[in-house]
Amino acid sequence: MSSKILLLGKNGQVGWELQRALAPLGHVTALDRSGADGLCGDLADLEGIAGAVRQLKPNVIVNAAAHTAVDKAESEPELANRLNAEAPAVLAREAAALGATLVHYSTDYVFDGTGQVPWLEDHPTGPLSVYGQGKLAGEQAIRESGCSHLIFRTSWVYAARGGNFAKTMLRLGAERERLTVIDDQWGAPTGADLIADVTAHAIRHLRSRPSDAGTYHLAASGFTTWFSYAKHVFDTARSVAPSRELAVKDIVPVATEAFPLPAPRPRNSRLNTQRLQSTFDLVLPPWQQGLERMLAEIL
Ligand SMILES: NC(=O)C1=CN([C@@H]2O[C@H](COP(=O)(O)OP(=O)(O)OC[C@H]3O[C@@H](n4cnc5c(N)ncnc54)[C@H](OP(=O)(O)O)[C@@H]3O)[C@@H](O)[C@H]2O)C=CC1
Ligand SMILES: Cc1cn([C@H]2C[C@H](O)[C@@H](COP(=O)(O)OP(=O)(O)O[C@H]3O[C@@H](C)C(=O)[C@@H](O)[C@H]3O)O2)c(=O)[nH]c1=O
Repeated sequence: MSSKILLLGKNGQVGWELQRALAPLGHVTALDRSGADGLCGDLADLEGIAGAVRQLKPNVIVNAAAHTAVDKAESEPELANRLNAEAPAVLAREAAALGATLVHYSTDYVFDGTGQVPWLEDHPTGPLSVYGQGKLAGEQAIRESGCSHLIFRTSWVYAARGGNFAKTMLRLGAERERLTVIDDQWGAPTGADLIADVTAHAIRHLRSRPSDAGTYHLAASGFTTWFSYAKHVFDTARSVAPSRELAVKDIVPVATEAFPLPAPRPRNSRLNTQRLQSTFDLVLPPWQQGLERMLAEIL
């Protein structure tokens, strides 16, 4: 049974990889914010996005679009909430009306970062930022709508295409001799390609096991800090591209307080992924594996 899939946010890190991973599942209509063929793809246009779903009548909606600029969201909360909370609520309402499944992505930033234990799906949330609050509200609206859904909470996403921390480090490392990087926030860098592959696998799985719909943590295995992650980026860059000019000599580990930013980030962003692995019979690879492949591709 093939699916009729509507993919929103097709040019983001995850959206780009989803175009590849979803292709074998059926007919995919992939939109960016400018839309196509008379279909609105702009999540800020709530009526337009509802109209696109009604017109296309997909049986799977995959929403990879979001407001992901964590610091900027603090100064434009209305737009951030429209994209991260209100638009997913509209998609969920339309999915429920159609009997379609909604696939959506959320974040480690829904947690408050206390403790050291990896978060389970039903642990209490406590977002610290506008971005985290909006993402949590989006999740809640989807769960309350009664539509069949897969919500994947992931973390620290990177990809060859798009902006991410690993690429920021490479850019800054080419310009500066000294970088300071936070060493007391813990999480798992996760490849957009892994997220897309798991998404396709789970959509296929739901065809025979619809009762496995729900909320899941999806992150590569193992944990690191932003500082150790940055070091790994530079070590790998030096090994896969020894001729590449890197100015950076000194990477200095610092505490969160030494790197003030508009949006607070959780210290403990570890996600427990056991539910995902056992439900969908998956093994999630170590975070270093996909990162090294991505760096080898772009360097
Ligand atoms: N990046 C990360 O580290 C993490 C991401 N997530 C979640 O994963 C999902 C995918 O994230 P990721 O791929 O990294 O994000 P990106 O920032 O790479 O992509 C987000 C996409 O959303 C699009 N977008 C922004 N505004 C609108 C709009 N008004 N209408 C339609 N599309 C819009 C962007 O389009 P344009 O390019 O035109 O701006 C972009 O293509 C999101 O739900 C995010 O919250 C969860 C944890 C970590
Ligand atoms: C650039 C830079 C950042 N940092 C810190 C700040 C912050 O705590 C951490 C990451 O900073 P960034 O701004 O790159 O990443 P950030 O936007 O916080 O990344 C988040 O994006 C959203 C969308 C998510 O959902 C999260 O899972 C997470 O990936 O690194 C340094 O310590 N030194 C630096 O030079």
